[in-house]
Amino acid sequence: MKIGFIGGGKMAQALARGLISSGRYKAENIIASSPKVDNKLLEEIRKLGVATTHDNVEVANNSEVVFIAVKPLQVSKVVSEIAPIFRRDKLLVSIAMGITMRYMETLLPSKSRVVRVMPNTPAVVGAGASAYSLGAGCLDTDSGLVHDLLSTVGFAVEVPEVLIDPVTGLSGSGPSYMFNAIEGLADGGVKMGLSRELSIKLAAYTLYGAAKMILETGDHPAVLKEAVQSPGGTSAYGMHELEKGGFRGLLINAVEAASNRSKSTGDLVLPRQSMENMIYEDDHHEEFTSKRVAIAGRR
Ligand SMILES: NC(=O)C1=CN([C@@H]2O[C@H](COP(=O)(O)OP(=O)(O)OC[C@H]3O[C@@H](n4cnc5c(N)ncnc54)[C@H](O)[C@@H]3O)[C@@H](O)[C@H]2O)C=CC1
Ligand SMILES: O=C(O)[C@@H]1CCC=N1
Repeated sequence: MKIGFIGGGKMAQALARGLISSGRYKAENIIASSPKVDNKLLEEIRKLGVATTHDNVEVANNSEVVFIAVKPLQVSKVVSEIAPIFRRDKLLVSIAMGITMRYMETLLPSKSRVVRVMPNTPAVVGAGASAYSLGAGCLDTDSGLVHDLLSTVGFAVEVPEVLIDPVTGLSGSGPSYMFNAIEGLADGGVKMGLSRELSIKLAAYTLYGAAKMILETGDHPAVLKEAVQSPGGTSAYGMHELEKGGFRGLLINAVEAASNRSKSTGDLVLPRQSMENMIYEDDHHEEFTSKRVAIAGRR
């Protein structure tokens, strides 16, 4: 399968690396684009054996699956650029935070196959977590195709689109929270006399081991937590400090704030979308069409 990335930044590189190192996808079947000013990023991705270009249309022309891997506010520009050559033999897979499928569909020919994915950077080591939603123009086979692609680089699950913002707040942004947690644990180790190197390793294995236990035992985290905390032992003392600082509340707040940020980023681009598309017929989103007709009528 021919895969293209429009945008050759951090997340595109993580996905490309993950796909290639799985052995299931060949670098020579992958192409990526970025503007000339970002040549350095393209050099990185070129090192994987991936073809590169500054021309987004070339990527779309040469791919069956076209990932949109630019920042959210660039989505409109790049999707509009490829729209004239976009046909139903191509699948558009956007990983942009906040940007709805409806928005992208209105920039493309009607019945275009559009998928919205929220991946995360651990895809680079085959330990990603991705959720995806399929657009109205997708084929029955698209769910399997996307699932196959994403499960090559980790866990993948299909969800209704309304859940993509919460997924973004949890697993999309989550690696950054966990890197911070590892750094904090390591700082504690260093404070108590362990070397920095050993502290980071112990902290990383601790998170890795805890995550692996959850996934492999299927036990609730509370059950596994209880098994570590002996009455009057060290873990209960450590946990008390975390709870005094509002540990779990902070994590809940983080997921909530990031989810809301994703949603509001999408809302930010919507007015432009309505104005741009008032003149087009849209035959697979009746509710949206009537909203656009209403706006057009008001002009
Ligand atoms: N970094 C992460 O952990 C995750 C990022 N995402 C999403 O992935 C998307 C990309 O994020 P990152 O890779 O982190 O950003 P990045 O800044 O590393 O990459 C963005 C890329 O877009 C390219 N670009 C800019 N304008 C362009 C244009 N007109 N045509 C073609 N390419 C263009 C840049 O050269 C750069 O390679 C964002 O929408 C983000 O929300 C989603 C999940 C996780
Ligand atoms: O922080 C961001 O905007 C992106 C989306 C999810 C992870 N990184």
